[in-house]
Amino acid sequence: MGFFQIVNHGICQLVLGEAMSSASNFFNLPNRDEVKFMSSDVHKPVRYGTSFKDGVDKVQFWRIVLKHYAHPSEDWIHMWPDNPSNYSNKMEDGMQVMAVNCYHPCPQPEMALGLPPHSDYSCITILQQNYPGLEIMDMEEGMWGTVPELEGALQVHVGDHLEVLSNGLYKSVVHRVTLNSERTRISIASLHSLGMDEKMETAKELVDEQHPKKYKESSFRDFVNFLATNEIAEGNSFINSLKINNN
Ligand SMILES: O=C(O)CCC(=O)C(=O)O
Ligand SMILES: [Fe+2]
Repeated sequence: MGFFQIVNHGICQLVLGEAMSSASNFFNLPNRDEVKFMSSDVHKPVRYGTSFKDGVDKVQFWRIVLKHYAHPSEDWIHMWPDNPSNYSNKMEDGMQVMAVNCYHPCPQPEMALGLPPHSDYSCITILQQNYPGLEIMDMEEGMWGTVPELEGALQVHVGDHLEVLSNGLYKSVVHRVTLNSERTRISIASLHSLGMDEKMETAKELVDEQHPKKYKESSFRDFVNFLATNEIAEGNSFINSLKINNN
């Protein structure tokens, strides 16, 4: 299994609750900084938009997202929204990117998706949702499973770079987002990876004659460049682009 859930209590729930309410406040502001951040350029450290490359995607999805680099915070925090004022609370080498997603009620939820099937480029992703919608592909059964919304629970899933590090012992989790017609759903995804130009490669201890290396090395920047020239919604996946032929 490439994922697990952490159920939080007490102080942790307060902090998470605050993050969720400041995310909701951002999407409810009439004068939020969206125009300033709107961009189709995937190399920008702060971006506001809908799908993966706003305005350029062939397929649009039913989500609004504020995506920003988050760690190391001293490099990025000055670019975050000023509004609401409690948005930029400080959260240490490695990168952290946060995707704050908003899915408004959809009149025909069965006709669209919030996000198409994909895996995250990260080592791990930690995710919080305020309403169910996240689904995970059970590779053995070939079926989608709903991740329940438990108050204060965090979903942790394996991303592409952990698959590379483990030479495929851990597989990155394929997930998608379904919609509902009743209420706005907010999710906060925190993606953790090595530094921008640090290459993730398979652990040498896991490679020998019987277990050849299955993946090419890559960095976060390599992923961003992949995203700039590939359509995730059309099934192009970063992890597949890293697989060596013996895989
Ligand atoms: O909204 C969700 O639950 C998932 C968001 C997601 O998969 C992402 O931002 O990469
Ligand atoms: Fe994701």
